[in-house]
Amino acid sequence: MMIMAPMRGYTDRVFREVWSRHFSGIDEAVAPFISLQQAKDLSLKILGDLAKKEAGSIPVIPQILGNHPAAFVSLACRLEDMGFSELNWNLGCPFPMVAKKAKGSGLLCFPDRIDAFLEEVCSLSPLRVSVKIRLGRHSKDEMGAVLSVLNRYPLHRVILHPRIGVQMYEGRPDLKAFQDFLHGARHPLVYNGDIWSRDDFYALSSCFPSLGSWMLGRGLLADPFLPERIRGGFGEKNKDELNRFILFYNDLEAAYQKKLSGPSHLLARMKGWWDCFYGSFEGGDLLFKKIRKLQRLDLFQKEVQAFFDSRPEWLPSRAGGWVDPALGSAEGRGEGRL
Ligand SMILES: Cc1cc2nc3c(=O)[nH]c(=O)nc-3n(C[C@H](O)[C@H](O)[C@H](O)COP(=O)(O)O)c2cc1C
Repeated sequence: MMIMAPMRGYTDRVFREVWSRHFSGIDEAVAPFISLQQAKDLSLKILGDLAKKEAGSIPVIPQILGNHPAAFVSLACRLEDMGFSELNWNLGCPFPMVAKKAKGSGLLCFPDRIDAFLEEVCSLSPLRVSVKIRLGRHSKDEMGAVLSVLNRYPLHRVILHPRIGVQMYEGRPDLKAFQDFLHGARHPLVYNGDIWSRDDFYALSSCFPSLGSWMLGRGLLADPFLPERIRGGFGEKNKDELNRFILFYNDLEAAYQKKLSGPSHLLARMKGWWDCFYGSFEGGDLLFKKIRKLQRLDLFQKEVQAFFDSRPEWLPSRAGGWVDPALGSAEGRGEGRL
Protein backbone atom coordinates (compact mmCIF):
# COMPACT_ATOMS: atom_id res chain seq x y z
CA MET A 1 0.00 0.00 0.00
CA MET A 2 1.21 3.51 -0.89
CA ILE A 3 0.08 6.41 1.27
CA MET A 4 0.42 10.13 0.50
CA ALA A 5 2.02 11.89 3.47
CA PRO A 6 0.29 14.77 5.20
CA MET A 7 2.15 17.98 4.36
CA ARG A 8 0.59 21.14 5.68
CA GLY A 9 0.50 23.89 3.09
CA TYR A 10 0.86 21.34 0.27
CA THR A 11 -1.20 18.16 0.29
CA ASP A 12 -4.53 19.88 0.88
CA ARG A 13 -7.74 18.85 -0.81
CA VAL A 14 -7.02 20.93 -3.92
CA PHE A 15 -3.68 19.22 -4.45
CA ARG A 16 -5.00 15.75 -3.66
CA GLU A 17 -7.84 16.09 -6.14
CA VAL A 18 -5.75 17.63 -8.92
CA TRP A 19 -2.93 15.13 -8.38
CA SER A 20 -5.29 12.20 -8.65
CA ARG A 21 -6.73 13.50 -11.93
CA HIS A 22 -3.26 13.35 -13.49
CA PHE A 23 -1.33 10.60 -11.72
CA SER A 24 -1.89 7.25 -10.06
CA GLY A 25 -0.32 4.83 -7.59
CA ILE A 26 -1.57 6.18 -4.26
CA ASP A 27 -4.03 4.09 -2.22
CA GLU A 28 -4.72 6.46 0.67
CA ALA A 29 -3.79 9.95 1.83
CA VAL A 30 -3.34 11.21 5.38
CA ALA A 31 -4.59 14.81 5.38
CA PRO A 32 -2.48 17.58 6.97
CA PHE A 33 -3.19 18.01 10.66
CA ILE A 34 -6.11 19.83 12.20
CA SER A 35 -4.92 21.40 15.43
CA LEU A 36 -7.05 20.78 18.51
CA GLN A 37 -7.41 24.54 18.75
CA GLN A 38 -9.18 24.46 15.39
CA ALA A 39 -11.05 21.32 16.35
CA LYS A 40 -12.75 23.20 19.22
CA ASP A 41 -14.76 25.31 16.82
CA LEU A 42 -14.78 23.20 13.74
CA SER A 43 -15.78 25.43 10.92
CA LEU A 44 -16.94 24.28 7.55
CA LYS A 45 -13.71 25.68 6.13
CA ILE A 46 -11.62 23.21 8.11
CA LEU A 47 -13.90 20.27 7.50
CA GLY A 48 -14.26 21.35 3.87
CA ASP A 49 -10.67 20.24 3.32
CA LEU A 50 -11.82 16.73 4.06
CA ALA A 51 -14.05 14.41 2.12
CA LYS A 52 -13.96 10.69 2.71
CA LYS A 53 -13.45 9.89 -0.92
CA GLU A 54 -12.17 12.57 -3.19
CA ALA A 55 -12.14 12.92 -6.96
CA GLY A 56 -10.03 10.07 -8.23
CA SER A 57 -11.13 8.13 -5.16
CA ILE A 58 -8.18 8.48 -2.83
CA PRO A 59 -9.57 7.56 0.57
CA VAL A 60 -8.54 10.20 3.10
CA ILE A 61 -7.49 9.77 6.74
CA PRO A 62 -7.83 12.94 8.82
CA GLN A 63 -5.11 13.82 11.32
CA ILE A 64 -5.15 15.74 14.58
CA LEU A 65 -2.37 17.52 16.47
CA GLY A 66 -2.77 18.14 20.18
CA ASN A 67 -2.82 16.60 23.63
CA HIS A 68 -6.43 16.81 24.86
CA PRO A 69 -8.18 13.46 24.51
CA ALA A 70 -11.67 14.98 24.81
CA ALA A 71 -11.06 17.15 21.73
CA PHE A 72 -9.81 14.10 19.82
CA VAL A 73 -12.98 12.20 20.70
CA SER A 74 -15.30 15.06 19.78
CA LEU A 75 -13.56 15.49 16.41
CA ALA A 76 -13.78 11.73 15.88
CA CYS A 77 -17.56 11.91 16.45
CA ARG A 78 -17.92 14.70 13.86
CA LEU A 79 -15.80 12.79 11.40
CA GLU A 80 -17.76 9.61 11.91
CA ASP A 81 -20.87 11.50 10.78
CA MET A 82 -18.95 12.47 7.64
CA GLY A 83 -18.19 8.81 6.90
CA PHE A 84 -14.58 8.53 8.04
CA SER A 85 -13.34 5.39 9.75
CA GLU A 86 -9.89 6.37 11.09
CA LEU A 87 -8.32 9.36 12.85
CA ASN A 88 -4.56 9.71 13.00
CA TRP A 89 -2.78 11.32 15.95
CA ASN A 90 0.28 13.41 15.10
CA LEU A 91 3.18 12.54 17.42
CA GLY A 92 5.85 13.57 14.98
CA CYS A 93 5.65 17.31 14.30
CA PRO A 94 9.22 18.52 14.96
CA PHE A 95 8.69 22.28 15.15
CA PRO A 96 9.94 23.74 18.48
CA MET A 97 6.84 25.98 18.82
CA VAL A 98 4.67 22.86 18.75
CA ALA A 99 7.01 20.53 20.67
CA LYS A 100 7.54 22.88 23.61
CA LYS A 101 3.79 22.77 24.25
CA ALA A 102 4.05 18.95 24.55
CA LYS A 103 2.42 18.34 21.19
CA GLY A 104 3.65 16.43 18.14
CA SER A 105 7.16 15.04 18.72
CA GLY A 106 7.24 17.05 22.00
CA LEU A 107 5.08 14.32 23.56
CA LEU A 108 7.52 11.51 22.76
CA CYS A 109 9.51 12.21 25.94
CA PHE A 110 6.32 11.83 28.02
CA PRO A 111 5.21 8.21 27.57
CA ASP A 112 2.86 8.53 30.57
CA ARG A 113 0.95 11.31 28.84
CA ILE A 114 0.75 9.26 25.65
CA ASP A 115 -0.54 6.38 27.75
CA ALA A 116 -3.26 8.49 29.40
CA PHE A 117 -4.28 10.00 26.05
CA LEU A 118 -4.55 6.64 24.30
CA GLU A 119 -6.38 5.04 27.19
CA GLU A 120 -9.14 7.62 26.85
CA VAL A 121 -9.34 7.91 23.08
CA CYS A 122 -9.08 4.19 22.39
CA SER A 123 -12.03 3.51 24.66
CA LEU A 124 -14.18 6.47 23.52
CA SER A 125 -13.33 7.19 19.89
CA PRO A 126 -15.90 5.91 17.40
CA LEU A 127 -13.12 5.85 14.79
CA ARG A 128 -10.08 3.60 14.58
CA VAL A 129 -7.04 5.31 16.05
CA SER A 130 -3.63 5.38 14.38
CA VAL A 131 -0.46 7.34 15.17
CA LYS A 132 2.31 8.98 13.18
CA ILE A 133 5.54 9.23 15.14
CA ARG A 134 9.26 9.88 15.06
CA LEU A 135 11.90 7.92 17.00
CA GLY A 136 11.88 10.39 19.86
CA ARG A 137 12.14 14.09 20.62
CA HIS A 138 15.77 14.39 21.80
CA SER A 139 17.06 10.82 21.41
CA LYS A 140 16.04 7.51 19.89
CA ASP A 141 16.46 6.04 23.39
CA GLU A 142 13.00 7.48 24.11
CA MET A 143 11.47 5.02 21.65
CA GLY A 144 11.51 1.91 23.88
CA ALA A 145 9.13 3.40 26.45
CA VAL A 146 6.86 4.81 23.74
CA LEU A 147 6.72 1.48 21.92
CA SER A 148 5.70 -0.36 25.13
CA VAL A 149 2.84 2.12 25.55
CA LEU A 150 1.71 1.87 21.92
CA ASN A 151 1.76 -1.93 22.10
CA ARG A 152 -0.86 -1.86 24.85
CA TYR A 153 -3.53 -0.24 22.66
CA PRO A 154 -5.55 -1.47 19.69
CA LEU A 155 -4.07 0.95 17.17
CA HIS A 156 -5.01 0.52 13.54
CA ARG A 157 -1.47 1.33 12.42
CA VAL A 158 1.72 3.12 13.36
CA ILE A 159 3.49 5.33 10.82
CA LEU A 160 7.15 5.82 11.73
CA HIS A 161 9.47 8.47 10.31
CA PRO A 162 12.80 7.26 11.72
CA ARG A 163 14.38 10.58 12.66
CA ILE A 164 14.18 12.29 16.05
CA GLY A 165 12.27 15.54 16.45
CA VAL A 166 15.22 17.87 17.04
CA GLN A 167 16.81 16.61 13.83
CA MET A 168 13.99 18.20 11.83
CA TYR A 169 15.01 16.93 8.37
CA GLU A 170 18.79 16.80 8.87
CA GLY A 171 20.81 13.64 8.31
CA ARG A 172 19.22 10.46 7.06
CA PRO A 173 16.46 8.23 8.45
CA ASP A 174 17.89 5.76 10.98
CA LEU A 175 17.11 2.43 9.35
CA LYS A 176 18.62 0.35 12.15
CA ALA A 177 16.31 2.03 14.63
CA PHE A 178 13.37 1.46 12.26
CA GLN A 179 14.27 -2.21 12.13
CA ASP A 180 14.44 -2.46 15.94
CA PHE A 181 11.03 -0.81 16.16
CA LEU A 182 9.63 -3.18 13.53
CA HIS A 183 10.80 -6.18 15.54
CA GLY A 184 9.13 -4.89 18.71
CA ALA A 185 5.91 -3.47 17.22
CA ARG A 186 2.60 -5.26 17.62
CA HIS A 187 0.77 -3.13 15.07
CA PRO A 188 0.99 -2.86 11.30
CA LEU A 189 3.86 -0.47 10.64
CA VAL A 190 4.24 2.06 7.82
CA TYR A 191 7.67 3.32 6.74
CA ASN A 192 8.03 7.05 5.99
CA GLY A 193 11.13 9.06 5.11
CA ASP A 194 13.37 10.11 2.21
CA ILE A 195 11.86 7.97 -0.53
CA TRP A 196 12.94 10.18 -3.42
CA SER A 197 13.18 7.61 -6.19
CA ARG A 198 12.18 4.15 -7.34
CA ASP A 199 15.67 2.97 -6.34
CA ASP A 200 15.20 4.30 -2.81
CA PHE A 201 11.93 2.42 -2.56
CA TYR A 202 13.36 -0.87 -3.81
CA ALA A 203 16.43 -0.61 -1.57
CA LEU A 204 14.19 0.04 1.44
CA SER A 205 11.76 -2.72 0.58
CA SER A 206 14.71 -5.03 0.26
CA CYS A 207 15.73 -4.08 3.82
CA PHE A 208 12.19 -4.58 5.15
CA PRO A 209 10.52 -7.20 2.96
CA SER A 210 7.76 -7.93 5.48
CA LEU A 211 6.52 -4.35 5.32
CA GLY A 212 3.38 -3.77 3.25
CA SER A 213 2.79 -0.03 3.66
CA TRP A 214 4.87 2.95 2.63
CA MET A 215 4.33 6.67 2.86
CA LEU A 216 5.63 9.18 0.31
CA GLY A 217 6.12 12.85 1.21
CA ARG A 218 8.61 15.28 -0.26
CA GLY A 219 9.64 12.76 -2.92
CA LEU A 220 6.12 12.76 -4.32
CA LEU A 221 5.93 16.56 -4.29
CA ALA A 222 9.25 16.86 -6.15
CA ASP A 223 8.28 14.14 -8.61
CA PRO A 224 4.52 13.62 -8.82
CA PHE A 225 5.17 10.58 -11.06
CA LEU A 226 6.96 8.78 -8.21
CA PRO A 227 4.16 6.37 -7.19
CA GLU A 228 3.73 5.36 -10.86
CA ARG A 229 7.47 4.84 -11.24
CA ILE A 230 7.52 2.66 -8.13
CA ARG A 231 4.52 0.62 -9.18
CA GLY A 232 5.73 0.23 -12.73
CA GLY A 233 2.82 2.10 -14.33
CA PHE A 234 4.86 5.09 -15.41
CA GLY A 235 4.66 5.93 -19.07
CA GLU A 236 2.03 3.39 -19.99
CA LYS A 237 0.06 6.10 -21.73
CA ASN A 238 2.56 8.90 -22.10
CA LYS A 239 6.25 8.93 -21.26
CA ASP A 240 6.65 12.66 -21.74
CA GLU A 241 7.07 13.97 -18.19
CA LEU A 242 7.19 17.60 -19.23
CA ASN A 243 3.91 17.55 -21.17
CA ARG A 244 2.10 15.65 -18.45
CA PHE A 245 3.58 17.91 -15.78
CA ILE A 246 2.49 21.10 -17.59
CA LEU A 247 -1.11 19.84 -17.81
CA PHE A 248 -1.02 19.01 -14.10
CA TYR A 249 0.59 22.32 -13.17
CA ASN A 250 -1.95 24.40 -15.12
CA ASP A 251 -4.79 22.45 -13.54
CA LEU A 252 -3.29 22.99 -10.06
CA GLU A 253 -2.92 26.73 -10.60
CA ALA A 254 -6.48 27.01 -11.96
CA ALA A 255 -7.84 25.08 -8.95
CA TYR A 256 -6.02 27.35 -6.48
CA GLN A 257 -7.16 30.41 -8.39
CA LYS A 258 -10.76 29.31 -7.81
CA LYS A 259 -10.16 28.67 -4.13
CA LEU A 260 -7.86 31.50 -3.02
CA SER A 261 -8.86 35.11 -2.76
CA GLY A 262 -6.75 37.40 -4.89
CA PRO A 263 -3.53 37.26 -6.89
CA SER A 264 -1.12 37.67 -3.97
CA HIS A 265 -2.39 34.51 -2.28
CA LEU A 266 -2.17 32.58 -5.52
CA LEU A 267 1.34 33.93 -6.15
CA ALA A 268 2.52 32.85 -2.68
CA ARG A 269 0.99 29.41 -3.08
CA MET A 270 2.49 28.76 -6.50
CA LYS A 271 5.92 29.99 -5.36
CA GLY A 272 5.65 27.42 -2.58
CA TRP A 273 5.04 24.73 -5.17
CA TRP A 274 8.07 25.72 -7.19
CA ASP A 275 10.16 25.21 -4.07
CA CYS A 276 9.16 21.53 -4.44
CA PHE A 277 9.30 21.27 -8.22
CA TYR A 278 12.38 23.20 -9.29
CA GLY A 279 14.88 20.42 -8.55
CA SER A 280 13.17 18.15 -11.07
CA PHE A 281 14.08 20.36 -14.04
CA GLU A 282 17.30 21.25 -15.73
CA GLY A 283 17.68 24.98 -15.03
CA GLY A 284 14.92 24.83 -12.41
CA ASP A 285 17.18 26.42 -9.80
CA LEU A 286 17.67 29.50 -11.97
CA LEU A 287 13.95 29.79 -12.60
CA PHE A 288 13.25 29.49 -8.88
CA LYS A 289 15.79 32.22 -8.03
CA LYS A 290 14.05 34.52 -10.49
CA ILE A 291 10.42 33.84 -9.59
CA ARG A 292 10.98 33.85 -5.83
CA LYS A 293 11.55 37.60 -5.90
CA LEU A 294 8.62 38.49 -8.16
CA GLN A 295 5.75 40.35 -6.52
CA ARG A 296 3.33 40.31 -9.43
CA LEU A 297 1.35 37.27 -10.48
CA ASP A 298 1.35 38.18 -14.19
CA LEU A 299 5.17 38.46 -14.26
CA PHE A 300 5.49 35.19 -12.37
CA GLN A 301 3.16 33.41 -14.81
CA LYS A 302 5.09 34.83 -17.77
CA GLU A 303 8.39 33.48 -16.42
CA VAL A 304 6.93 30.05 -15.76
CA GLN A 305 5.39 29.92 -19.23
CA ALA A 306 8.69 30.94 -20.85
CA PHE A 307 10.43 28.22 -18.82
CA PHE A 308 7.98 25.58 -20.01
CA ASP A 309 8.30 26.87 -23.59
CA SER A 310 12.08 26.33 -23.37
CA ARG A 311 11.32 22.58 -22.97
CA PRO A 312 13.54 21.99 -19.91
CA GLU A 313 14.90 18.49 -19.39
CA TRP A 314 13.28 16.42 -16.64
CA LEU A 315 16.07 15.38 -14.23
CA PRO A 316 16.39 12.05 -12.49
CA SER A 317 15.70 12.18 -8.76
CA ARG A 318 18.22 14.28 -6.80
CA ALA A 319 18.75 12.14 -3.71
CA GLY A 320 18.77 8.44 -4.49
CA GLY A 321 21.31 5.89 -3.32
CA TRP A 322 21.39 6.63 0.40
CA VAL A 323 20.07 3.30 1.71
CA ASP A 324 22.80 1.10 3.18
CA PRO A 325 22.39 -2.28 1.47
CA ALA A 326 24.11 -3.98 4.45
CA LEU A 327 20.86 -3.64 6.37
CA GLY A 328 19.17 -5.80 3.78
CA SER A 329 20.67 -8.97 5.21
CA ALA A 330 19.00 -8.57 8.60
CA GLU A 331 15.44 -9.34 7.51
CA GLY A 332 16.35 -11.23 4.37
CA ARG A 333 16.19 -9.66 0.93
CA GLY A 334 12.89 -9.17 -0.82
CA GLU A 335 11.40 -7.63 -3.90
CA GLY A 336 9.15 -5.16 -2.12
CA ARG A 337 5.54 -5.65 -1.31
CA LEU A 338 2.83 -3.04 -1.76
C1 LIG B 1 6.04 21.29 4.66
C2 LIG B 1 5.75 20.06 5.47
C3 LIG B 1 4.53 19.92 6.09
C4 LIG B 1 4.24 18.77 6.87
N1 LIG B 1 3.02 18.65 7.48
C5 LIG B 1 2.75 17.52 8.19
C6 LIG B 1 1.48 17.31 8.81
O1 LIG B 1 0.54 18.12 8.71
N2 LIG B 1 1.31 16.18 9.55
C7 LIG B 1 2.31 15.22 9.68
O2 LIG B 1 2.12 14.20 10.34
N3 LIG B 1 3.50 15.39 9.08
C8 LIG B 1 3.74 16.49 8.34
N4 LIG B 1 4.94 16.61 7.71
C9 LIG B 1 5.89 15.48 7.74
C10 LIG B 1 5.68 14.55 6.53
O3 LIG B 1 4.38 13.96 6.56
C11 LIG B 1 6.73 13.42 6.49
O4 LIG B 1 6.65 12.70 7.69
C12 LIG B 1 8.14 13.97 6.33
O5 LIG B 1 8.20 14.93 5.29
C13 LIG B 1 9.13 12.83 6.03
O6 LIG B 1 8.75 12.12 4.89
P1 LIG B 1 9.43 12.41 3.44
O7 LIG B 1 10.90 12.27 3.62
O8 LIG B 1 8.83 11.36 2.55
O9 LIG B 1 9.06 13.80 3.06
C14 LIG B 1 5.24 17.75 6.98
C15 LIG B 1 6.47 17.90 6.34
C16 LIG B 1 6.74 19.03 5.59
C17 LIG B 1 8.09 19.16 4.92
